[in-house]
Amino acid sequence: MTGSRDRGVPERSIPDPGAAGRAAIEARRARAAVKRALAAGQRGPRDVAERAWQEPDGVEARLRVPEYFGSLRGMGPKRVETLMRELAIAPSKRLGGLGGLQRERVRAWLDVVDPSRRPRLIVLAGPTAVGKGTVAQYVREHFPQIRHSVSATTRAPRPGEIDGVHYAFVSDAEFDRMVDEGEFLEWATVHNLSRYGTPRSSVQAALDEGSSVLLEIDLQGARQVRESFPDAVLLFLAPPSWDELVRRLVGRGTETPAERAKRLETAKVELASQPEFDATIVNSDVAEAAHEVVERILAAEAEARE
Ligand SMILES: Nc1nc2c(ncn2[C@@H]2O[C@H](COP(=O)(O)OP(=O)(O)O)[C@@H](O)[C@H]2O)c(=O)[nH]1
Ligand SMILES: Nc1ncnc2c1ncn2[C@@H]1O[C@H](COP(=O)(O)OP(=O)(O)O)[C@@H](O)[C@H]1O
Repeated sequence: MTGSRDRGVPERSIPDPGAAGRAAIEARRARAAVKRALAAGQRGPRDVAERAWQEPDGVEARLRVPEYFGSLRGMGPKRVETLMRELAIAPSKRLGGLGGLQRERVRAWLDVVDPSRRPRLIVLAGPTAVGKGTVAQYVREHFPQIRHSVSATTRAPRPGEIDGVHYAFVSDAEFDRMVDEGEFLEWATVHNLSRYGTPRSSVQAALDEGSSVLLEIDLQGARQVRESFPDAVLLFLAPPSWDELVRRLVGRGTETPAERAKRLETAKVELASQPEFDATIVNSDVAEAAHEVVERILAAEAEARE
């Protein structure tokens, strides 16, 4: 009699300890699966963090921050420890428990130094005077993590252009030598006038260091890059209108009327090539266009590896 009452009481008032244990094991397994997916590059770190912040009860939110960082490629315990200090996040914190400022710091870190990002070769092409140089300069000033290649050219420097900064200005003979020795990743004669080429070694060095590289080159060069680097990202910078393009070319005032006419001929061919590119960005406002270029680069870097 007594025995049966003793058995009945605990069954009603204490939750099944087996079920709680099973749930904890299940949750641990789910967290381990997220960490494995991060380590294998099957899930992006940004995707995991954003999910944690959208779903406070989800598995991602329950991941401890050091475990999350520690699952990323190239992040050993020492680097994780340093990073946690830099981001001012306590080691016991879970992703879902981060405050607004901490989330912003994690996002900023992911944008710039996340080791699982893949550096990409980016081509910025478009007709003469559309603003390629101006937009690239904005990117250079505001996003130093993106590298820029300095081309070699046989054209004469314009006033204010610095050898080795805007271009490496070389003679015809020197350009011939560079072509013969295979020093160019691509090269072309532009506007039927001068030759321009992208040096292979500096571009490769930047990619090897983990930085994406922006190439500001013409349509023929863009096509060569597509051939030899099929996963390069090709961006086309377009003018808001043809009249605005002419205004910019004239306004820049660096060409004679005959040179301008030649450039506008090339521009017509280039504008017709837009469908060959991965995306078209209209340069109405320099800052907006530059931000769009950078967004495209960051999105390409974050694409999962094959
Ligand atoms: N293929 C190729 N084109 C380049 C290179 N460097 C610059 N260009 C292109 O050459 C063209 C002429 O450049 P530039 O003489 O500075 O004058 P712009 O056309 O008025 O900007 C532009 O379309 C540039 O994008 C390069 O290394 N390779
Ligand atoms: N978004 C813009 N709005 C107005 N003018 C611009 C804009 N972008 C560039 N420009 C101007 O147009 C001219 C050509 O720009 P530039 O960068 O030299 O072109 P590209 O390198 O494509 O030949 C320059 O005088 C520049 O100041």
